[in-house]
Amino acid sequence: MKFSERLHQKLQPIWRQNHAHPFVKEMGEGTLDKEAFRFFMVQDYLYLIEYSKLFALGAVKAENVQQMETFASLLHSTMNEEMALHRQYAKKFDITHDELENAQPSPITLAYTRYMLYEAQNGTIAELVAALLPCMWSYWEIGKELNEIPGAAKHDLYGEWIQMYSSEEFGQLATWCIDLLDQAAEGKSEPELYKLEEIFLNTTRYEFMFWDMAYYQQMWPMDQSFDGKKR
Ligand SMILES: Cc1ncc(C[n+]2csc(CCO)c2C)c(N)n1
Repeated sequence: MKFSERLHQKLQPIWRQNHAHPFVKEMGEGTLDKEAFRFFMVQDYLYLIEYSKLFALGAVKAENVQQMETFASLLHSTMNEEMALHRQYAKKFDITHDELENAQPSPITLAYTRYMLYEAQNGTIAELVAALLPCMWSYWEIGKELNEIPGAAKHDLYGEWIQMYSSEEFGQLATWCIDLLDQAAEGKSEPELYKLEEIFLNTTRYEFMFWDMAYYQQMWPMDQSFDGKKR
């Protein structure tokens, strides 16, 4: 069994929770609160700035020119296509250029991006790919699942999101990263594979927390006036 299949199978219970999150479900049904999506878009814009750096680090750690080229094109497509979608959504949701550029990361955005960057900077190429893969792979699966809901991809607000992440082009990028992880895992010892599994598990968990953060629009709790209620 390929290493990626082992991960995918083992983490199914958490993986399914991502698909079942109300943010994802309501996006598919077209009922998601606009404010939650707006919050998500701003945080995701910040997320993508940091995430793009993983591709740049991938190009640095690449083991051959072909890998280097693919990381460079992933960096290009994230900054120019995926972030273009965010800028387009920003217009739709009246998010000004200033708001986007001056936005502050929520605790989860900060924790998730810094965790990935730590692993990418300090780890092997296999560890870097293990950190970035749940992001690409889970969005592709979620995109495809939502695209099967009749009318979802045509929805006035959430349709473009579904179209982008379910696209064939996007699937090819995710597949390339899955194959790279499998190649990098070949011949590794069990303790080394366990380390990769742990990183993959953590970023899968962070994916869930990112949906949750957006759904409940969570910033630092102490920034709101303290009301004495138990949280
Ligand atoms: C929290 C969060 N997780 C995953 C993605 C999806 N994503 C981010 S970069 C990239 C690679 C191709 O551009 C993909 C698929 C996201 N946007 N936000």
